[in-house]
Amino acid sequence: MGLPAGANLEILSPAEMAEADRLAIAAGPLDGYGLMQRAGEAVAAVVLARYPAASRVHVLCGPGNNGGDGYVVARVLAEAGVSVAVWAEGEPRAGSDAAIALARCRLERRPLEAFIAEPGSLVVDALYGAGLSRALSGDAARAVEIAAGLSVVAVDLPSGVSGESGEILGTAFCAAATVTFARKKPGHLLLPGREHCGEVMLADIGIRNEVIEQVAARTFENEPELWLSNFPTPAVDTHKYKRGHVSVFSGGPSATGAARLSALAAARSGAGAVTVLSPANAMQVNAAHLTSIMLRKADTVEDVQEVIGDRRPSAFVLGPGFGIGDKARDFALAVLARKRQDGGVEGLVLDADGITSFRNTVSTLSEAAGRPDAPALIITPHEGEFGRLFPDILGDKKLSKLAKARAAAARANAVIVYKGADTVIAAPDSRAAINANGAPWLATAGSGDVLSGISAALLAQGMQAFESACAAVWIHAEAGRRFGPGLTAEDLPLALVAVLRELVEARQKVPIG
Ligand SMILES: NC(=O)C1=CN([C@@H]2O[C@H](COP(=O)(O)OP(=O)(O)OC[C@H]3O[C@@H](n4cnc5c(N)ncnc54)[C@H](OP(=O)(O)O)[C@@H]3O)[C@@H](O)[C@H]2O)[C@@H](O)CC1
Ligand SMILES: Nc1ncnc2c1ncn2[C@@H]1O[C@H](COP(=O)(O)OP(=O)(O)O)[C@@H](O)[C@H]1O
Ligand SMILES: [K+]
Repeated sequence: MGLPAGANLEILSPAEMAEADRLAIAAGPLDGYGLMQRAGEAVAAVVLARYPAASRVHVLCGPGNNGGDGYVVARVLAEAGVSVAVWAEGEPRAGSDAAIALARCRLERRPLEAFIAEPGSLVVDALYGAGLSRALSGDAARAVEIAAGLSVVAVDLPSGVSGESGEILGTAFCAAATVTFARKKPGHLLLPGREHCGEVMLADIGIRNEVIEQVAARTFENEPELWLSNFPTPAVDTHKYKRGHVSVFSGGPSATGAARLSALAAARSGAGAVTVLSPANAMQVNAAHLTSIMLRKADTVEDVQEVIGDRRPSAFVLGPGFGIGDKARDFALAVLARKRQDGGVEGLVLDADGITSFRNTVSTLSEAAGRPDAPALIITPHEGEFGRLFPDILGDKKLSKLAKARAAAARANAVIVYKGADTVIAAPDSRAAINANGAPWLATAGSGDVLSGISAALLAQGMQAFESACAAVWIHAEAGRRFGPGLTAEDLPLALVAVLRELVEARQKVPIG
């Protein structure tokens, strides 16, 4: 996928980062120590800029290259006149870049077991980074406790945070800032790691974009640059059906609100026409609450086929408030049985009860979605729903949230939006994105219904499924974050407006092609 220059949205696993490191060294001009020197200088520059008044800086150095970076930081800070103390755990391997960095750092080294720090001092954590291989214990764990009341700047990752998964191995430093190199790692964005990183800063250490491209990363940070060139804006001569028609299935008379929330979100997100498809016995209650949004009866699969034939909706939402059971399965499969090409159905967003209805029959769903020319399928589970469809994947302790979403997408032939405070969007072709712009205000009943409406609207306007899902997640999170305290799901459709306006303006500045 071609990202705009300077976007730097690729996320590299520790193994991919090591590969980039090797390729960069092979391509030159910097050797391993040259990269380390740049890394250490970048961290020292952050310390000097952010903490000019720190009375003393304690640099904690581990035995690997993370510690090597630390020895560079200590030397550069001391050369700048800062009072520096170096505390070391383990010895760098003879001949390693870290051993060179240690040899050039002429400061006294004290053992980590003796580490103490005065109030007001700053800690630079260079114990473990990408090479963290087990839980922190002993002196390192004690150092975490001592540093708890102090400002910490972490080198690459706070020690104890897994770069691969964001998990905490034993315990971990809580940094005010983390300086990482070339590209972010999953552990900077996935929880709980993200919480331990503080502000994440990316330093350019001389690994060129061409080298990163060679690594062919498949994971990205979910930012508008990832999908903006695909973001739909209406042509001057458009008409309402050309802008995409979304249909949202409603539940029974006592569960209609969720579908209407989803429908309103779809309308706000640019669908030219939106229809609520309602059971006959809920027509009245739906009619009493709908104005610009259309209403049509759909009790049977035949009704659904008729709607598709007559009104040609381009995307559907099935699940919010719908009820669990055969009817949900039958309707979803009827939609997925249509063709996508030649003005057919672009896609189905399966949410809430729609997901749970496939609890024991995921293979039926994935077969339907995997048929050539089937409409795209986006499934939007929170953790509980994810576990109903993919219990083995959820229970696999070796997998990160990122890996779980990816495995589920491959199995279901669907784009998976694995929701939460660190929503992961994954496609069956192994692309994935991690979202980090949300806020806890979004944890409110009906918030997910709005998300599915936005996704369907983007699908209906011809955006590809992965891009639609990524854009919907970002827009939803941005609207919720900006609204802040007091947010209810009813507020979200209107809160989308300012975010959408900015995106449309930004989209118009993106060169076409
Ligand atoms: N890639 C790049 O482009 C660049 C990378 N750079 C830097 O290199 C860092 C990666 O270096 P790295 O691979 O040497 O790993 P690192 O994090 O130092 O740890 C390995 C050592 O720690 C040990 N160890 C692990 N966990 C432990 C624990 N819990 N408790 C105790 N010991 C533990 C582990 O022991 P072992 O597992 O082998 O038994 C091994 O000895 C990266 O984060 C970045 O800062 C920069 O220089 C710029 C260019
Ligand atoms: N702490 C949080 N931070 C950011 N976003 C959150 C948080 N908690 C939930 N969300 C988001 O809010 C939405 C909740 O959706 P869902 O769980 O389906 O709720 P509901 O079924 O009530 O609509 C999801 O998009 C989720 O990612
Ligand atoms: K570290």
